[in-house]
Amino acid sequence: MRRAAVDAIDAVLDKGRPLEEALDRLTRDLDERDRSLARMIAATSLRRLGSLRALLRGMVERGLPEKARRVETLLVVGAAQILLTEVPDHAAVATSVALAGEDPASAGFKGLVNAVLRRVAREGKDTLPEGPDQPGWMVEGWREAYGPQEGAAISKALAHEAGLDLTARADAAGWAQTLGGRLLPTGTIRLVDAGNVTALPGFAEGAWWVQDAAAALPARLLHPAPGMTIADLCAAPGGKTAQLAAAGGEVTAVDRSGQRLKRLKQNLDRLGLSAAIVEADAASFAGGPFDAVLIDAPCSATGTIRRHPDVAWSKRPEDVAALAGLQARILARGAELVRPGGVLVYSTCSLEPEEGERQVEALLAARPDFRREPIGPGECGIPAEWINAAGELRTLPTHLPDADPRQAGLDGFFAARLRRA
Ligand SMILES: C[S@@+](CC[C@H](N)C(=O)[O-])C[C@H]1O[C@@H](n2cnc3c(N)ncnc32)[C@H](O)[C@@H]1O
Repeated sequence: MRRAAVDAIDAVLDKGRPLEEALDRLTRDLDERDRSLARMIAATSLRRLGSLRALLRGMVERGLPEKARRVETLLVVGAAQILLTEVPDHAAVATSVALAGEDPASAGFKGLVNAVLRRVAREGKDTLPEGPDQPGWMVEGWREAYGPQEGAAISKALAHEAGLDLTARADAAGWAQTLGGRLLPTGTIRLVDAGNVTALPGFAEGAWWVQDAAAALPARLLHPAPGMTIADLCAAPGGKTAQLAAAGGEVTAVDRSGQRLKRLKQNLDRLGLSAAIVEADAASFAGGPFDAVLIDAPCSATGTIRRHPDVAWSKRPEDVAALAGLQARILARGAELVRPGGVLVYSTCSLEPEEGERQVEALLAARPDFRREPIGPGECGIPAEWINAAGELRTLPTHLPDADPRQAGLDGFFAARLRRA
């Protein structure tokens, strides 16, 4: 089970694979308990990777062996269990040492792994630095975009695991009560320690779906209404399609990935909702014109690191640049699909301005027939501090502060609403 956690981390770090995908493959033969333990260990290690690496590098004077990269992962996984989980120290040390012994390149470092992890256990939690837990280039980018203090606070907030956010089809207050959750000002239900999602009341009958509180906002900014024709251009797995369809919109859900569209269809079926589903490249999709177009563009997803700690380590600066090019193409096409007088919402779950604010500026410069329709404080329950000077939504993981970190924060999201003349 721990080998699966170590292999999954290496797949993220060496090959840029998403953690969930790597774990699905590596834990196929494990039972449910071991699978969730492997997931917990891998996610905890990645969430605090920056701090764990700094601690371990400080303990190995001669540096970690270049040829045996796995030794560092074995140390990280061992230290994460010792310092951040309830796993007994001796079990964490013993399994990392055993795993080192199984790999010819690391076998010679069994003694090192043993000595370092015993020291970690002896010296305890106070020696773990407080971040930064994401790569330097990423944290530097947030400092530049949001100021030094806020950038550092964002980095810190992203190192906490998020609670579970749900969007109810109807009667959010009633479902919040049934589920023992808290109703946020924007109508999202927030739960902590929720356990198995599929076992919660209301899941089977499709009364709600899992969706971060910030992710629930872009679709609502379109003010979907019965009979409105809406193109959801990057739709899968369908969280926003569900919102638009539940409001009575006639939704065309477009996505390039057939595999992900299968999940969208399953999700809509569970919720008893429907949409026209089209497998196509949004940058060249022909259809419409539509009353409204939603572009929830593919992005670096740096705003979701609380939920997907692998994102911090699987993305490179060049990925942001490549995604920005794709976003510009999809946005240009999406603008053409809006009928005169219609509305366009562009959103990303990224903290990088190149994927949000800069995209909208470029579109407005190229298309004088579009103008921003600013979001007003209080609209959809959105507080003023989540809205930037241009009237766009800019949520940050530092928003919704709370003494309990599991109750605090939002995914980092950007959304702009534009109206065609
Ligand atoms: C951020 S996710 C969308 C999440 C979705 N809106 C939701 O709320 O559940 C971005 C989606 O864009 C899709 N995608 C990436 N490139 C695309 C393209 N050129 N055309 C259409 N879809 C694309 C991906 O397959 C992915 O499903």
